[in-house]
Amino acid sequence: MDIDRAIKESSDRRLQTKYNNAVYVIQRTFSLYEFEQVAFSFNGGKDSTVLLHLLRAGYYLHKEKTDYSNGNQLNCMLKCPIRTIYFESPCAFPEINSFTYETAAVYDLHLEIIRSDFKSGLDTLLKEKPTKAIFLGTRIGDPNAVGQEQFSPSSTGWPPFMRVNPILDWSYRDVWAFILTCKVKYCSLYDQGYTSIGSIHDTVPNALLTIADSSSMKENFKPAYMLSDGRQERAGRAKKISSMSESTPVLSNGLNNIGPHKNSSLTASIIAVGDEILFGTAEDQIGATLCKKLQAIGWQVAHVAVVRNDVDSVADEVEHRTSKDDMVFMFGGLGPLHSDVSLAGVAKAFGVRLAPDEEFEEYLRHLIGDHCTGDRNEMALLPEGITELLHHEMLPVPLIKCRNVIILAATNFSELETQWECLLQLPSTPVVQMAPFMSKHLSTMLSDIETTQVISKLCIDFSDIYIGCHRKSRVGPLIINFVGKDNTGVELAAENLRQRFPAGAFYEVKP
Ligand SMILES: Cc1cc2nc3c(=O)[nH]c(=O)nc-3n(C[C@H](O)[C@H](O)[C@H](O)COP(=O)(O)O)c2cc1C
Ligand SMILES: Nc1ncnc2c1ncn2[C@@H]1O[C@H](COP(=O)(O)OP(=O)(O)OP(=O)(O)O)[C@@H](O)[C@H]1O
Ligand SMILES: [Mg+2]
Repeated sequence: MDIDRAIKESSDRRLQTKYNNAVYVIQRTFSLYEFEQVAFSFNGGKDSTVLLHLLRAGYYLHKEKTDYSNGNQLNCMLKCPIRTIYFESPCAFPEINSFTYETAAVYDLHLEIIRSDFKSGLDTLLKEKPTKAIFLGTRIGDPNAVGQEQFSPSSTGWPPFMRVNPILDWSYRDVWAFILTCKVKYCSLYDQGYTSIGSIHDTVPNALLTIADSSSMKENFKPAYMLSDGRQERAGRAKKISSMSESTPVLSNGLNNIGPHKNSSLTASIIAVGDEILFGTAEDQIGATLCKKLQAIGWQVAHVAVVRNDVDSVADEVEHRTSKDDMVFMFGGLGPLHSDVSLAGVAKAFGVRLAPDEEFEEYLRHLIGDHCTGDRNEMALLPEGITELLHHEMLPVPLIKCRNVIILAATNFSELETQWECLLQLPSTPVVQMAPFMSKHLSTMLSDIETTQVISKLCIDFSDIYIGCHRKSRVGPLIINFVGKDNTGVELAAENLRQRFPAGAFYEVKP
């Protein structure tokens, strides 16, 4: 077998170890699942190209062990006719598209083209063809690899299958060592300086591979395998807002060009800045109200935090949450006082300095005249280069937005009401209104012990619906909450619970 021989004949011990481990995972997968119920997720990228050839080798070795253990020779040209799924997108590079089709033809891959997003495409696929496991070229360091193992069940909310990641622990160098050692064909873009490939809208050649040549009008790049620091693999990819499944490049002003994602869900987190809340002297009404407001427009609140009036506490929290959620809402710690450090925290989180913003200063002058703490208005110092002012005629000063952080100036409920309404009314509001969540709430006097097993099972059967419980007192009723964007699913899950207990055990309540 060409691949197996090339690796064995090479003197690269590290590559041999990586190869052996990956091929072991592949063989175990073929032993665990029926061949027809396994698929390969192939997109013509370098990682999936490596995986293709590992699959060919693993399949050969698996066949050798299982079908030919009686000493017969296996045809060394044996093909691996694995079901191969390709999510074809109009935003893919034509070179990627043609390489994928050509490679599938050369290696007899059974190509199944999907033209929708990953999640709904997989949903349909699994309904049409039983699929238990999918091979992916995911590697540690990929944004979506966090928390994954070589065998990782698909995430909650995704259709159920096993994600098999044979090259999870491979480095950038390992990938190129394999491709060059085995002399396998790869997509031509990698010879033009691309080091990781997303869509035509978010990928450019890696600037670290630029060839300095002042005589040439055109910029030239070295091939991808020349990149010495693998950590810079994604330097040619625009940063994406984390939890969206489709490509969503963040523009320099922090707005994303998502359009109306009506039925999916965006996540938000809320950061309250206030020592007084932590001391227990003041109560936070704004956080709880914001949760309701976000839920009402179909956003999911992933996290609410209260942090101290301290630059590092704010910066740490902002840095962490902005990489996880689509939007971060922040309030508290705004003003001229020594404790008002929220904007400094945001600036620090994004690695920029605070600089005077003339436009904002003008607004403040209208509001408070020339009464400043020093020789200039410190409140007009805003994070440089990342700040956008959100104007609305109802607001005396605009709201401040830094990348995906919206800083609300509200200090109480009614100020929040005004600011929130203005935010939603902006012609190009960054707070896109999504399909709302539907909810149903059932109350019961049955005990936790009587209900727990049925509810746990329900969570598995209705994985798209949030099913949770709460009680207002230890002795009072238990309230079971069903929340989701699909009303039929919500109703069905609630009805399913009712049917498993005697009639009248549950009655509907308002939240
Ligand atoms: C076959 C397949 C299965 C996936 N399964 C999951 C999953 O279970 N959970 C998840 O969050 N993302 C899943 N994804 C999405 C990927 O994590 C990731 O968003 C996608 O590969 C795009 O990678 P990129 O952002 O580097 O282009 C899956 C993607 C594919 C192709
Ligand atoms: N459009 C797609 N169709 C099928 N599988 C995909 C698609 N996009 C991603 N995948 C799967 O996710 C894996 C990880 O994607 P990723 O973009 O990180 O790697 P790659 O495309 O193989 O290489 P590169 O990092 O150079 O772009 C792929 O190897 C492939 O298994
Ligand atoms: Mg890619």
